[in-house]
Amino acid sequence: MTHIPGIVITGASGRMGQMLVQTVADSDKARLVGAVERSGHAWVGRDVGEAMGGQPLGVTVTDDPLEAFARAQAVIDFTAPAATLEFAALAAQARCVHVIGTTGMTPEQIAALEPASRHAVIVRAGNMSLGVNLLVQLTKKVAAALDEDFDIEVIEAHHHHKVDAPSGTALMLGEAAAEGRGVDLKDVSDRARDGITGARRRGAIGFHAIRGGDIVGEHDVLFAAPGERIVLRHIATDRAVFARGALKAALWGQGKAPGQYDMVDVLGL
Ligand SMILES: NC(=O)C1=CN([C@@H]2O[C@H](COP(=O)(O)OP(=O)(O)OC[C@H]3O[C@@H](n4cnc5c(N)ncnc54)[C@H](OP(=O)(O)O)[C@@H]3O)[C@@H](O)[C@H]2O)C=CC1
Ligand SMILES: O=C(O)C1=N[C@H](C(=O)O)C[C@H](O)C1
Repeated sequence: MTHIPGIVITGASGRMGQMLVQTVADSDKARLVGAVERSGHAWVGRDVGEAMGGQPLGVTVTDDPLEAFARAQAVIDFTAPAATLEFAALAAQARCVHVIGTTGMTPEQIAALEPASRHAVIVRAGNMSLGVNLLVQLTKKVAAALDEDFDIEVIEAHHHHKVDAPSGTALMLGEAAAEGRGVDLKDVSDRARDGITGARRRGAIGFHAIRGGDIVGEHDVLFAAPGERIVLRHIATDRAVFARGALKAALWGQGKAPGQYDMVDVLGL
């Protein structure tokens, strides 16, 4: 009997899914024990390594998540909000650690994770990289040190396939800035400037989303005052940084009490 945790990847054919399959397969701290795709997907029934265009990995893609989760200790899930809610219930049933990288969830969808988190560990973050989670801490500190003479704007850029805006990371950074400033983000968030908007509202936190080409993920937090500007910046050039963080979270969650956690908990920041 091995104590190396078995991990299932959902959305295995996706950009992150494939990166996660490779990261887990290459790790000596975890075993790849399942790969899930939806019913009717061309990869179902095929070896996931071969489907990815490489060597066989000995794991057949399945459209039966519960059967796969029942053989695993963790599920790493970078899919879409509706799918993630279904996987949360199944991961809780199988008592698997559920690592959620999916972004674009509404507040209602996030609240709907609560029942699952009573039975299993959920680690959820809009960005699993060490760099961004450090940037979140820095943003909170800088915002706490500055007053509203400094206008805060969060600017993000991603590839043209991305379906949600602002990015999960941008929202994490906006939340951190609001927390540092001692305000509620929903009272100060400014997401849609177009036309005759009037002058900038003092204390607002603005969001801007660029979509183009194959940009992996870039985030700036701008603090702009008369006469000076501070820019905090993170640039991801390789999706491996997200996959490594997710694997770290899946391992960290083993043996933890059921509940909801984030990457700040995992990284001890
Ligand atoms: N937290 C983080 O660090 C990061 C988060 N992300 C987030 O991860 C998510 C995925 O990104 P990315 O890999 O680029 O997206 P992709 O579109 O490339 O992949 C999504 C995968 O999820 C599958 N999927 C979607 N809906 C369902 C469903 N209802 N049931 C089963 N499978 C489903 C898709 O299958 P199909 O093709 O059949 O639809 C696909 O395989 C996004 O929300 C993104 O923002 C991305 C990078 C880092
Ligand atoms: O969709 C992506 O690609 C990414 N999504 C995450 C987000 O919404 O912030 C993380 C990363 O920036 C890549």
